[in-house]
Parts: sequence; structure tokens; C-alpha cells
Amino acid sequence: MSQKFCKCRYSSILGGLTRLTESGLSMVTWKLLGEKMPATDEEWITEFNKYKQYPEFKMQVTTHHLPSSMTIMFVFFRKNREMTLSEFKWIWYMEYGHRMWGRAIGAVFLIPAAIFWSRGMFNRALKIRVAAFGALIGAQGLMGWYMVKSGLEDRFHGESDVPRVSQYRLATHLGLAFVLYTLFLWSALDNLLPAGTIQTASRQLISSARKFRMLAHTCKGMVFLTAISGAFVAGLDAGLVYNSFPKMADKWIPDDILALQPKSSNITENPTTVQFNHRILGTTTLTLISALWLMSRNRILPPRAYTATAAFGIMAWIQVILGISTLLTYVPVSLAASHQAGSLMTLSTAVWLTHELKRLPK
Ligand code: HEM
Repeated sequence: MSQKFCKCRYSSILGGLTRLTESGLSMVTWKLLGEKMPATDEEWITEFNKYKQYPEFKMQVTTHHLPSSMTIMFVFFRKNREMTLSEFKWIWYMEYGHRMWGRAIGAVFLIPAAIFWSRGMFNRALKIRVAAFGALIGAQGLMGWYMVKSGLEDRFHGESDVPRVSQYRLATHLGLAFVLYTLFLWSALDNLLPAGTIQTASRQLISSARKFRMLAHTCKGMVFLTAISGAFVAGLDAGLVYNSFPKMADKWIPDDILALQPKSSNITENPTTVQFNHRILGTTTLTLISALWLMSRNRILPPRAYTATAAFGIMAWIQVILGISTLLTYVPVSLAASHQAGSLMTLSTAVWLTHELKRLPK
């Protein structure tokens, strides 16, 4: 189990890198068991020609930014039509690596699961768990392709339009990856690091530990929600507007926050609003986690829960600092990938903490 959850984590980070290096749309077909890698120069040229039919090749744009106290986004066309075959090969390998890694996760899970199942080694509860995990892994693969498809469709128009995948599908793909990862990590902890408990008969101490657990679960939920809102930021390239913190272009609430009609569409379609919400969610989550750490100092908790709370607090601070740095420096790949990996590390510490609090007395 532990090996599996590690693989899930790397897959998610690899996914982030694929997106950040703009490699995700380089392979324009999908086969369940794997695409054939071009072997000859001719096959590579055929593959490259296929890519040339799609909007990303036809109208790829790169963003450059003017350093200014005001946020200015300066967009100009990159000549993707000048992309060489070796450049294409690089983005193709990136996407191929991500897809094959995803398939490796499926195989590492499915093959042993099928063997254990056929030998009758699972009880009913484990059968349900294994079937659910298997279905989720499959769903994640399908979701990945459904997401890539949205970036290949001919729905991009106008000079400043950027071919990209749908932010809704990106958020679903990321959300599903995080759910899968959480389930695997939780199961691995069940087996490898079973939760401790507290030795006290005092009703008051038990009740305050249970309240602490409630807040810990709330913080975990907030990390998840913030991560999903982060996927919307990433999906809309909303990290490239208002690159200042804490104010957005010298305002606490930017002017164009409700620019779209109907108003509700701003929540998921307007880069300004999407970024604003991500900031609010991120800082609220950090405040809650810091309060949780303060609370842990005068509660009776299972022994490892103190370490887990401290790790959660430290990761939350690192994550927010990474997020702000990513924003202020116009989303360089290294920082953005670290921020994405950081969200998974923060979630991991949250899962560890809530797992440690699993066995509190009634
Ligand atoms: C608990 C706090 C936070 C969590 C869990 C979190 C999580 C995430 C996640 C999962 C993404 C998507 C990454 C991807 O798909 O590649 C993201 C994107 C982003 N976040 Fe956060 N975030 C947090 C706080 C913040 C804060 C406070 C800021 C800045 C004020 C910030 C700025 C950004 C930016 C600019 C992006 C877009 C990066 C890109 O385009 O790749 N984040 N965040």
C-alpha cells in the first residue's frame, strides 16, 4: 500500500509538471493500454503533423509580463509554428511519461489485487475497498483523457485566446487524484502506522480532544477545497493577473471581480475572482491550521498527534509562502510545481493527523 500511495503522489506532481511545461496537449490520441512510441523519423513527422492540426499548435501564445507595481499582463504570440521536431519530441515525451506513469499505477494496483482476489485472500470489507479503489483509478485515467480532449477541441477564437483544457475538467482531474491519494494514504497508515489513543477517564479531556479532532477534519476539508480552487487558478492561468500581495493592484477588492454576466459565472470563469477566492481560502486555511496548532498545546492527544499537528502547521506556512512567491514571480515552473507538490504534502500531514485521532475514546 505504501508504495502505491507514493506512486500516486508522484503522478500528481508529474501531472502538474506536464501542465506547467505546456506538454499536455502534444499527444492528440489516446489508447487505454498505451500509445505506440514513434520509432522512425517518418513516424515522428507523422505524429508532429497530427499535432499541427490542433489549436495549440496553430495559435499557441506565451505570456510575458512587465515588472510594475500595477499588474500588467502583456501577451504576445509565440511562433509555435516555428517549433522544431526535437522541441515537439520533448513535450511529447513529457506527456507520454505522465500517461505511462498513470498506467504503471493502475498495473501495480490491479495485478496484485486480481491475484489476491482470485486466491480468496480478501474479506468482504477489503473486496469493497479494492473494487472502489480500482474503479477510481480507472475513472482517473478516463478523466485525464476527457480533460485533454477539451484542449484539443476547436473552440478557441480571437488573437488573445489561449488553447487550454477546461478548468472544470482540470479541477475534477486534480480533485480525483487527491481523493485517490487520500484513500491510499489512509489505508497505508491503517496497516503501517495504526493510530494511538489517549489514556484518561476524564470526560472533559476526552470531549476537548474530540473537539480538536473536529477542527482537524475541518482543516483537512479546507486544504482540499483550497487545492480545488487552486486548480481553477491554474486552469485559467489566473496566477498571471494581479501579481501583487496582499492587495490586488492597490485594492483589497479588485474592480473587475464581478465583470462577467451572469454574476455567478465569475466564481469559475473570471480569473480575477478565481484568484481572489484562492487567496481568501488559502489564508483562511492557514489561520485555522495555526489555531489548531495553538489548541494542541493544551490538549491531551495521542502521542504522535502533537508531531502531526506541528508538521501540518509547518507545511501550511510553507505552502502559503510558496503560493505567494509563485504569484509575485509570475508563475515560474519551479515554484508553481513546488506549490502543487506542497499542496499534496499539506494534505498528507492533514490525513496523518486525522488518522492519529481516529481512536479517541467515546
Ligand atoms: C493552504 C493553502 C494553499 C493550497 C492548499 C494551495 C493549493 C494550490 C493548488 C493545488 C494549485 C494548483 C496547482 C496545479 O494544478 O498545478 C494552486 C495554484 C496556485 N496557487 Fe495556491 N494554494 C494555497 C495557497 C495559496 C496562496 C495563499 C497563494 C497566493 C496568494 C496561492 C497562489 C497560487 C497560484 C498563483 C497558483 C497558480 C499556479 C499555476 O498556474 O500553476 N496559493 N494552489
